[in-house]
Amino acid sequence: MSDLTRKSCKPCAPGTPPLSRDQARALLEQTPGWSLNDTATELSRSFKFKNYHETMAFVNAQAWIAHREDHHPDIEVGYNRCHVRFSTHSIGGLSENDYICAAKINALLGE
Ligand SMILES: C[C@H](O)[C@H](O)[C@H]1CNC2=NC(N)=NC(=O)C2=N1
Repeated sequence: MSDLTRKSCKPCAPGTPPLSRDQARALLEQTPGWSLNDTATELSRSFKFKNYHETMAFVNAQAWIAHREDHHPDIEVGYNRCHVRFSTHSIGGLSENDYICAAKINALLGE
């Protein structure tokens, strides 16, 4: 389990730059299964489940993490899948907060 799971999201100070592509790539090592988009401004992962009940239980667990961390993903939900995307809106790119939440979501699955 990533050490990121022991951290908590902190608001980005005004003027904080988004993570560089290299910083974003380096942090990916602590969030297995997650990918960057082409511009390294978004972190995403798809998850598959047996059925709607399992999918929604996972989505609701993510909502709890988002509430606790005050950092919120965009989630697309299907019958047996969800696609989760993180970026830090306030800085127009990625921050450590996105990786902290991704690591906590992985931990829900024991990863
Ligand atoms: C005031 C509040 O903390 C902010 O609006 C938070 C809420 N959740 C957020 N979620 C994400 N993903 N990015 C943000 O910049 C963000 N900002």
